[in-house]
Amino acid sequence: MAVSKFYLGYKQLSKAVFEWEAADRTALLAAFMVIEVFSHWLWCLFVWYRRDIYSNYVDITLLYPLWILVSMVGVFLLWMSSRFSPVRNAKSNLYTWQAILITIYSAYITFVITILGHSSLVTGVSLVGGAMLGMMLISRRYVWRAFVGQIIAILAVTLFPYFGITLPNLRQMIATTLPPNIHSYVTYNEMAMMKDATAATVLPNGRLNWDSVNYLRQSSNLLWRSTHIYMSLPKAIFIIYMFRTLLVILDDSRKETLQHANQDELTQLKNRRYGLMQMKQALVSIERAQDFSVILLDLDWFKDINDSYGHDIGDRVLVTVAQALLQSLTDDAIVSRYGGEEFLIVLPDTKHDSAMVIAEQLRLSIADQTIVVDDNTTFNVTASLGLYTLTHDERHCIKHTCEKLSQTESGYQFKKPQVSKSNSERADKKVDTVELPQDICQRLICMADKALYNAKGLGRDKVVSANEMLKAGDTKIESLYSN
Ligand SMILES: Nc1nc2c(ncn2[C@@H]2O[C@H](COP(=O)(O)OP(=O)(O)OP(=O)(O)O)[C@@H](O)[C@H]2O)c(=O)[nH]1
Repeated sequence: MAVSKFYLGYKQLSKAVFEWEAADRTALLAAFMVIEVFSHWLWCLFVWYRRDIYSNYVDITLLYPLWILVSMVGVFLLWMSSRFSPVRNAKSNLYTWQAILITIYSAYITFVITILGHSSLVTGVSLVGGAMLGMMLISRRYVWRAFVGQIIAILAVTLFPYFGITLPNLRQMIATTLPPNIHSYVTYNEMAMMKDATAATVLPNGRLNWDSVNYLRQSSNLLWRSTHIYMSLPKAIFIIYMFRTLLVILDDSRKETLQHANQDELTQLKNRRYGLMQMKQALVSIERAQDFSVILLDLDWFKDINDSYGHDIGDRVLVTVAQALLQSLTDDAIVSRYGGEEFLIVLPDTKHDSAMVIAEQLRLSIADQTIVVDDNTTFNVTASLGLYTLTHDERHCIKHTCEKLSQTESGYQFKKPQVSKSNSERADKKVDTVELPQDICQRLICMADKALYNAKGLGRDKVVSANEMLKAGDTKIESLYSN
């Protein structure tokens, strides 16, 4: 991962971040921290550079130790995010370094918040943002401890002045002074309403002019307000971006999990469970006058193919057949891999004769497929198909029998089948609200299976209809609900 990430675009990169190794993610977290600390360093540089103006309301003697601390932490973080970082050294204990990184960062942020004069904006974003980023990228247990430690430290430094301990800060304010004095964030409107002489200079007649803008630009209010926004905003935006990325990844992985749960890995067809589920839904949403056909298709002599050419070639046959089925059928058909070399094809709204034509086309299209083993060896594969069509008459008959039996509390147990919302909406008023027995799908497949068995007995590579077997009075088959 560490190598390939450099070849990814930034979108894939942000997704791939969560799959990186722990060491890479720790180094990335350190890199994020470097960016934040560097922005603090730039702020120190800016205030120092304009010390002629800002020395009026920034304690410049305190700025120097802050600047030294920021530089030291910056160097430490640069080292942690670099190629020479101990987190990348297999021999060093990664988790210990993660704990050190998080602890130093937490102490640093607490210090910065204290020295800036307790800004709730910076405190909130740093606390929540730092914890979130940390939990996304490294071992959660260290981040939790550091998070709790940071809350305790911030609470402590906020409460110290109430016990008579004065902590120096750049704004030279005492934390126990009333909140309006601590923050002194005065809006333009409030200024306009102020009656004192300063306000009159800043906003003559309550209106801003270029002189007053210049005055405000250099005022303590504006400096501290912009400082807090400057220190919080980039981190807040970045965290929102990371959170969004995380949600997109979760969404994608949910889709992927669903796909794996419903799909056969080899043939990419629906798997047996999902095929049966869709068959049930199709039966529920069937309209009054519709017939419903089921085909069971089994490859002939498949064991021999495996034995002669190996399992890989056997697998390739399965994939080729699956593709042939998909190409030959319309989107309405439900095709699934029912078993090893068995496929279930459900044709909702298809009458018996049409289903026979489709089954015959499927047989021919499979027989047309040539499997190439090597330059000198090719072979063709055939399939046998069994078909059963549930006519709408038979369906109504089953329903009425079922209703009678359920009234006498004997026979089949009925339960209203679950209808998916989309299917029920689509079917509208014409949907037959038949309550079919729960085992109807298995019984239909069983009828198709009997026809398939007959096709095998007749020499394979054939389509046999269970309906026709019944009509001909074949003793090998009984009607759908004869027992
Ligand atoms: N290559 C491969 N073989 C599989 C897979 N699933 C099942 N099989 C094989 O399919 C073969 C099925 O053999 P049988 O049930 O005897 O059927 P058959 O040889 O096709 O004989 P008939 O159905 O009577 O024509 C078995 O050898 C299984 O091992 C698979 O995913 N890949």
